[in-house]
Amino acid sequence: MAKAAAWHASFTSHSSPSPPFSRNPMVPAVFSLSFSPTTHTFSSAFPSLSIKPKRPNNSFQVRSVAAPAEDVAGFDEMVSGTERKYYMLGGKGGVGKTSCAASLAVKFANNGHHTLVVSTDPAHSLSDSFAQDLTGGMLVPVEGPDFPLFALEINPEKAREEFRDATKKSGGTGVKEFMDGMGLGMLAEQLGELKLGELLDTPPPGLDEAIAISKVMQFLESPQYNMFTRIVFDTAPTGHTLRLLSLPDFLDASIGKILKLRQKIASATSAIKSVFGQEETQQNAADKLEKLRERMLKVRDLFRDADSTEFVIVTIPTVMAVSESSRLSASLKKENVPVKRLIVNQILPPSASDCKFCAVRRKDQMRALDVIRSDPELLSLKLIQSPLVDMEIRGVPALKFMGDIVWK
Ligand SMILES: Nc1ncnc2c1ncn2[C@@H]1O[C@H](COP(=O)(O)OP(=O)(O)OP(=O)(O)O)[C@@H](O)[C@H]1O
Repeated sequence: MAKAAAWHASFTSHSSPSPPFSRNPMVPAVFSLSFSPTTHTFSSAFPSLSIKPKRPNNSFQVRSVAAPAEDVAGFDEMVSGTERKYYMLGGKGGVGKTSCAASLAVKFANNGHHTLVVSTDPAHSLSDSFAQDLTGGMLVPVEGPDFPLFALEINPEKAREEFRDATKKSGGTGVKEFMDGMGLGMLAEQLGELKLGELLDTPPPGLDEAIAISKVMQFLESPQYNMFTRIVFDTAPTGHTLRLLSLPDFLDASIGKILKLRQKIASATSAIKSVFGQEETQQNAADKLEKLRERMLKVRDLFRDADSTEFVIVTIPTVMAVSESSRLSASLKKENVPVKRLIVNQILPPSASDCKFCAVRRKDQMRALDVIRSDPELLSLKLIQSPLVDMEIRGVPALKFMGDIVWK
């Protein structure tokens, strides 16, 4: 049985006209906060929650958190060292991946790391989570943390278009048409077999993510971004992530085939191509494709490097979500992706026993936690329990509040 997590919180908001936390209508009240319009200070109906303003601008401070040993995430280990580390957070849809990823990024930044938080979920919610506009596919500074924190929402469709352009010119449909025109039908058929054009027209789930992650690598390769020591990925829901893990290999093979085939046909067509003045364009495209291939290989290696990368599974305390997390953990292990931690988010606190509905729900959640503790795929993972709070986790102060509870 998990012990109670008790916390004392203080929050002030001078910049936002409305409270940054709104009550989630889908969940029963666990503890209540009242809002004073004159001071913009939340105060709790619970005597154990002491509210006091700390900083003039948005601030949410957790003063003390008593937590059971298994709740400790091992943040000291996560934060130590100046070498670059990657954390990928993933799990079922809606369990709190973005909130956990964003809160981890804020905590890293507040602990002195240049941090980048990246969303590779085609349905981005980083902007919503930080309550700041972080769109645009470029690195955007996040306002609020003590140390530089940047966010990047990769536009998957745009990234795929760039990829498509490169492959089209160098071996996809473009070359196929060109070869057809040259009367080299057989080679054209071989190119057709690669089905790359088709692949990009109806991309399998996960492809966008693979390309998005390779795009991140492109950013990180450039010298102006080598100051980042912590990179946190908010990944797409489980299914996509699982398929994504095998994609770099698949794409590497496809790109490799195209490049080989291109080499083969290069001599046969170079004379004709030079007549049409296409030699240079083709070479540039081939170079671009080769770069993409190298990046894919890096992504594949990155997923499996236990020294620099960790996949953190996020789940909620329901048997269905736990079963899915178990499958995710098994697949990650099969792919040799390092997994050490499991966050169980949205746990009702013991005080929920005041309400009959909540008490029954909490009992059910405790059963799900027991399932985790006896699941062969999950029992070896560090179990991090995160309470369901009576407010939406939105904005840096709220993310700091959550981070201080989860990442200890
Ligand atoms: N511990 C918590 N207590 C209360 N609300 C929470 C908690 N964790 C997450 N939420 C809320 O649940 C909602 C979904 O969270 P979030 O966007 O982080 O989930 P997600 O797994 O990233 O979702 P998606 O799969 O749709 O991207 C948000 O409104 C968030 O504020």
